[in-house]
Amino acid sequence: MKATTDAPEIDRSVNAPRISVIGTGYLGATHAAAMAEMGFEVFGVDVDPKKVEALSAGKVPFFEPGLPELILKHVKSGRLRFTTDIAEATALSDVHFICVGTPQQRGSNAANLKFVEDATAAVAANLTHDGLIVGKSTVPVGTGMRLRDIVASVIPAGITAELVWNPEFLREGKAVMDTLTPDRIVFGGASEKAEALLRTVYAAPIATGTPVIACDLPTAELVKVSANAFLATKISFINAIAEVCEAAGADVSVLADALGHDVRIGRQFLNAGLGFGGGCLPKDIRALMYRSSELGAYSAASLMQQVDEINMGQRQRVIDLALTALGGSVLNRRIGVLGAAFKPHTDDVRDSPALNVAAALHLRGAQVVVFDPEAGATAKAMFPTLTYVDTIEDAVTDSDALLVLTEWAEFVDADPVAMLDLVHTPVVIDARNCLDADAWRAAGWKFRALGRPVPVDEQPAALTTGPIRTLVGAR
Ligand SMILES: NC(=O)c1ccc[n+]([C@@H]2O[C@H](COP(=O)([O-])OP(=O)(O)OC[C@H]3O[C@@H](n4cnc5c(N)ncnc54)[C@H](O)[C@@H]3O)[C@@H](O)[C@H]2O)c1
Ligand SMILES: O=c1ccn([C@@H]2O[C@H](COP(=O)(O)OP(=O)(O)O[C@H]3O[C@H](CO)[C@@H](O)[C@H](O)[C@H]3O)[C@@H](O)[C@H]2O)c(=O)[nH]1
Repeated sequence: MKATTDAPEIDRSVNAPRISVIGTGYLGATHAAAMAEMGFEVFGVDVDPKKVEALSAGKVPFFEPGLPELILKHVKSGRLRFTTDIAEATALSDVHFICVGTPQQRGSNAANLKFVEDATAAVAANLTHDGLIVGKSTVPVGTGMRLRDIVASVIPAGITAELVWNPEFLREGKAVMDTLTPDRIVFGGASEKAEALLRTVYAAPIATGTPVIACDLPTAELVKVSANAFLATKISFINAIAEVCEAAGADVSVLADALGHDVRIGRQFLNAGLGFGGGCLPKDIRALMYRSSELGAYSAASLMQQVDEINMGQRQRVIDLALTALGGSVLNRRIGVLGAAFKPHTDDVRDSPALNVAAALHLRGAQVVVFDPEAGATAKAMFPTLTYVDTIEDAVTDSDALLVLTEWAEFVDADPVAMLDLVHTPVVIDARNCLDADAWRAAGWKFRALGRPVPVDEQPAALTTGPIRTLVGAR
């Protein structure tokens, strides 16, 4: 069944290129809305009829600040339509953005390119007039060249289409702002004509001074992957240093602030803790690992392997902190978990370190009670056996240990004095180095974090929290 909006017919007399956006997930829905905001008529296309139905009604099926307002605004204006009918969208558009997923393949570090190949082939096969196909998905270097062959093999006779790459750098939680005002715009493999068209599409951010980097196809693909690899490396670097800090009694938060004053280093992405997750960094560094090895570029592959290992090790280190805090076992202990999303301002739990730790503790026999302001439903769908509650207080109440796993503002701002009355044992593990350690300690909490010193009067032995209660439901 095909789902479309009831918006008025698009005026085909206008000169501006009309745009289709194939794949309306986190990237595509935001890109489609932003293109409409920049003044274009846009078709969002997805194979998921429920997503299309929701978006057509101006509803965003995931949490992204500012996006519902923008989608609704342009669905109402008639500038933005959603459909499952790629033929309709392709026929009515001139520039076709490929925004489908490139997840990690099962059983391999390689990216699964099936969706990108299918979407590109579908656009090319349905072209009724010349067009520009613009890849935005994150792909391993060399993908664009292969897609050009696919386009050539399915495009109708007499029609031409150029395929270029224009990677996207938006962050979830800030996706709207990042799309409307990007740091830079990269065009890969564009002819003069295609570049001129892309400059028309991005005229608004270019007019405000956003730098444009026009380069070849492989460089554009690699810019994106390298950006994520660098961010991941920065996080794993500070987490490795956090381990040294712990061993030496130093404080990684103070150290990161001091490093950050050096403009060559910068303070961003130096927050030590539970490490990176989400739908991008983990799978992108693995895809780079795989692709570099394929190309015989082993240094990048081994660097990414190390970055990944350090990152995944952080999850175990938080689990170990919880085990130590509870005297070596979490069996039948109640653990309050604050945070399930992979970072604040999103409901995305794809490869979420928070959910991973919560689930691991549950599997070790703990009674894990999770609260996340936005990601409760997505977390429940992915890991239904945990207990999910609706308030911080419900997660904290009666807990033997409290774990802060995602640094939502309401956790950072929570009052440690008020919380103290609710817990069974006042032990808090700040896995994101986001709490005021002094305030929590002053309120009477045992405070633990990665890469932070433990006060002399709080040596590990003093952390044991009394007899382990072994009866389920004993409280
Ligand atoms: N999420 C981000 O913050 C972000 C930022 C920059 C780049 N990226 C990259 O963008 C791509 C998409 O990521 P996402 O997070 O939006 O994924 P997503 O899973 O949220 O969305 C992908 C969408 O594509 C749809 N789809 C799959 N095959 C299709 C087809 N043949 N035709 C039409 N629709 C199809 C799916 O139904 C889904 O709605 C990935 O390559 C990702 O690495 C993501
Ligand atoms: O100092 C820091 C900063 C971030 N993180 C973690 O790193 C992960 C990723 O964070 P972030 O990069 O903000 O999230 P994404 O929305 O996944 O964005 C990344 O991935 C996108 C998809 O490729 C890119 O477009 C963005 O530029 C890139 O930042 C999260 O789990 C964070 O908790 C840390 O552990 N320490």
